[in-house]
Amino acid sequence: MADPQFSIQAEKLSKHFGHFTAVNEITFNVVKGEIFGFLGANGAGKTTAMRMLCGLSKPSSGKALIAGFDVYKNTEDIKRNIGYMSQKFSLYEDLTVLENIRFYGGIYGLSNEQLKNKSEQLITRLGLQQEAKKLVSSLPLGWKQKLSFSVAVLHEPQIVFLDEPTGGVDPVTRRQFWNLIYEASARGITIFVTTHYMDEAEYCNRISIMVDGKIEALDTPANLKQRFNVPSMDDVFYQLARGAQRTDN
Ligand SMILES: Nc1ncnc2c1ncn2[C@@H]1O[C@H](COP(=O)(O)OP(=O)(O)OP(=O)(O)O)[C@@H](O)[C@H]1O
Repeated sequence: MADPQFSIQAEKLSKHFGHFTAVNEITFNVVKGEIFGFLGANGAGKTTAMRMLCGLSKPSSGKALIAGFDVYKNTEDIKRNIGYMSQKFSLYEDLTVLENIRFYGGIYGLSNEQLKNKSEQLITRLGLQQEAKKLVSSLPLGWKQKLSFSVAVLHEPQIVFLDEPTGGVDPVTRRQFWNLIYEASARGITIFVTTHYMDEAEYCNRISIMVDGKIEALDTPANLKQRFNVPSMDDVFYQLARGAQRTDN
């Protein structure tokens, strides 16, 4: 089943909690280096799906290969080959910028030599020379997010999973964050990103839209707008999500 052109292959992947089906037979492939947007209203099942893809939660049924590794059997291999960033799980606020980079680099298995080089490069690239020895808690949110993303790709993983990475910042700061995403994608890293911001959906190569646990649409932003005959992704999303039954949105 493993196809080398894809970094994610999911087939009829489902997750049940008791009698409730949070993720309902989702099937999709993500091409290596692609920026893949994973959209859906609150409660659609995005986080549950992403946790299965990261090897953090066992599926109830279906198949998935992440960087060629099986989500049932090879969860440790998956964890070594991915990066992960979410609003909830992020940097240590009580460590400095440099300490955070070294800490995560160490977890990802970088050598001391690599750690030294990588942290210098990263600090220079982000323009954080003045802040390197300051506590992360003192940085503005937008900088924390950029640093957090850079740390998640420090070990050059095959795929990086981003769970609402830019929540709470303005469009200009989001745009700067997306420049980092483009750079990572150009280096061949696959980007799997959930977002509620439709301007960000426009930046993705392809997006899928989940409604009540199912993928209801999957295509490029341009094709989706054409198919629904609407001018913006906002309208596409509204057309699909307005029929959602789940009430926690
Ligand atoms: N451990 C659990 N036990 C029972 N139900 C759960 C559990 N985790 C999630 N759910 C339910 O599954 C559904 C999907 O939740 P999930 O968090 O995956 O949605 P989401 O699309 O990520 O939403 P949001 O955008 O709000 O994060 C929700 O109805 C949620 O209440």
